[in-house]
Amino acid sequence: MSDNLKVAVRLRPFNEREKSRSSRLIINMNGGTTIISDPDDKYPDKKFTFDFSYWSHDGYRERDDGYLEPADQRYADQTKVFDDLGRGVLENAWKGFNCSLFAYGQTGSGKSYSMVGFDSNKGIIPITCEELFKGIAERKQTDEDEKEAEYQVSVSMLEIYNETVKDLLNISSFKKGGLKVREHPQKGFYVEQLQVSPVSDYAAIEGRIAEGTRNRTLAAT
Ligand SMILES: Nc1ncnc2c1ncn2[C@@H]1O[C@H](COP(=O)(O)OP(=O)(O)OP(=O)(O)O)[C@@H](O)[C@H]1O
Repeated sequence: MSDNLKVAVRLRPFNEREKSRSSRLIINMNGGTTIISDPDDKYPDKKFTFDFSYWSHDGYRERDDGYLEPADQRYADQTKVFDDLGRGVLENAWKGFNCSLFAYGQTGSGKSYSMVGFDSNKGIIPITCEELFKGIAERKQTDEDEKEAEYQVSVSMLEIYNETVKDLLNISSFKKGGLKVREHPQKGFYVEQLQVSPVSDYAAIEGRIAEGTRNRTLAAT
């Protein structure tokens, strides 16, 4: 497993369309390996190994006593995904590295579910933000050198869709055909005129994510 780059796949449950068509599950997972079977059983299985293969196809089931337990022992919930992927990103950020985490997949494959989550079922981004502010508070309390340190946290939120970059925190950017991606000799790639909003706690980040998510609906229209 590389320290610099980690790649994971996550298998989501069937959606209503797949259920209504009695779709057959052709994915299996074993450790970090994802196994794809030929639905016509003509070709041998194909195996792909990643740093993590997350089985989230079956959710939780309710026991007789009302306790929710994973329907499959392999079931990977949001906390497991954060512990494996988000925590390392945050630790590296504390060490001063530039870090990036991105989700890739076709529409409806579960990118938002894993990255943002829904309500109290928090994905990697909200958990990381919470941990970030907890980390700042802890460092200010425990480390003598850090007591006087100043921390600045800011948020930007953008969408790249059909090769157009839209600033989700600035709807006026939608009209101009998107923002420009430039390269700075020292800082690397950046998005010109992207809004950078300072935030002082997790609630402020949540507010900005909610605003960006609402604007995203506008961006789609
Ligand atoms: N790991 C998971 N466990 C349970 N449900 C999931 C999981 N991943 C995705 N889903 C469900 O699948 C549906 C599609 O997921 P989601 O909206 O995250 O997809 P997406 O890739 O972000 O789609 P789009 O590109 O269209 O925005 C949602 O109803 C979501 O709740």
